[in-house]
Amino acid sequence: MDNAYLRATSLNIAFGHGRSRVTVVKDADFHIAKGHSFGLIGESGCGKSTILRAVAGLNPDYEGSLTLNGAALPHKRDKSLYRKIQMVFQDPYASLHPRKMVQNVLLEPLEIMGLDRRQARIDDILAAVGLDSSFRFRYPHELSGGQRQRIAIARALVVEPELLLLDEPTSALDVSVQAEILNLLNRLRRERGLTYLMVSHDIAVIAHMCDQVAIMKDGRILEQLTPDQLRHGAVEEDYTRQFLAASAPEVMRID
Ligand SMILES: Nc1ncnc2c1ncn2[C@@H]1O[C@H](COP(=O)(O)OP(=O)(O)OP(=O)(O)O)[C@@H](O)[C@H]1O
Repeated sequence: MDNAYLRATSLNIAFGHGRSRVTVVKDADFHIAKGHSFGLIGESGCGKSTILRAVAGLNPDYEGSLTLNGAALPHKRDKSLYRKIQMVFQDPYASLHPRKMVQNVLLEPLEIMGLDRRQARIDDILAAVGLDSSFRFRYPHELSGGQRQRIAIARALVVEPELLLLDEPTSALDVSVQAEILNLLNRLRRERGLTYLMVSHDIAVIAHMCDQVAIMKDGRILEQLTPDQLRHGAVEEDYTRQFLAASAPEVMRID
């Protein structure tokens, strides 16, 4: 019996055709237990977001297998899978439609999924992300960056998914609000038993959020570490040591 909630096996993802075809994710293997949080970290362009997009169903063109609760995830997704797997993007300014009131931002996924008790669900999810129900009547330009990201998180969670994909969820935010949003995400995971797959180039963020971290280089997962191993520089690969030392010497105790 596979105790993984999400499992990627020999995941390969390429773009382009013929001679211009480039493989950007190479033989990636990882799994996440239910309720756990898994981070992908590495330099820009190493393939982190490409993995996330394949899991989200936004990039059906992959080889290898992805399974959810032991069942293969089909390359073409149906509605029930979009309900189970939701994504929060990096930039809440770009991901919220400027002319859509918060109420309608949150109503849309409920309508698409055909869920009942819509007003109650909207009030509940606003409260869960720390906003009172008057926010239903605001437009994105009337919100701060942190409030927008709270709405983006509410939009993802209003359909009660099991797996949340987080693509640099705080890197577009002021440092002062980053920690608030990360703490909110940690609390929501605990309270709702959510499973997270998260991408970040920020080691401090990943160490704060994840139970297990995969270091990527040129499309490959080089090694997987716990946050403690990360903090203490207990790594196997020279590349990881260099990456950690260059990225966050103040967070990691690397000699
Ligand atoms: N749709 C696409 N078509 C062609 N190439 C793509 C496509 N999407 C991504 N790539 C390429 O795949 C590689 C990996 O990109 P990806 O966005 O996954 O990297 P990343 O590690 O998430 O980087 P970043 O931290 O900058 O977001 C890059 O070289 C990128 O140019």
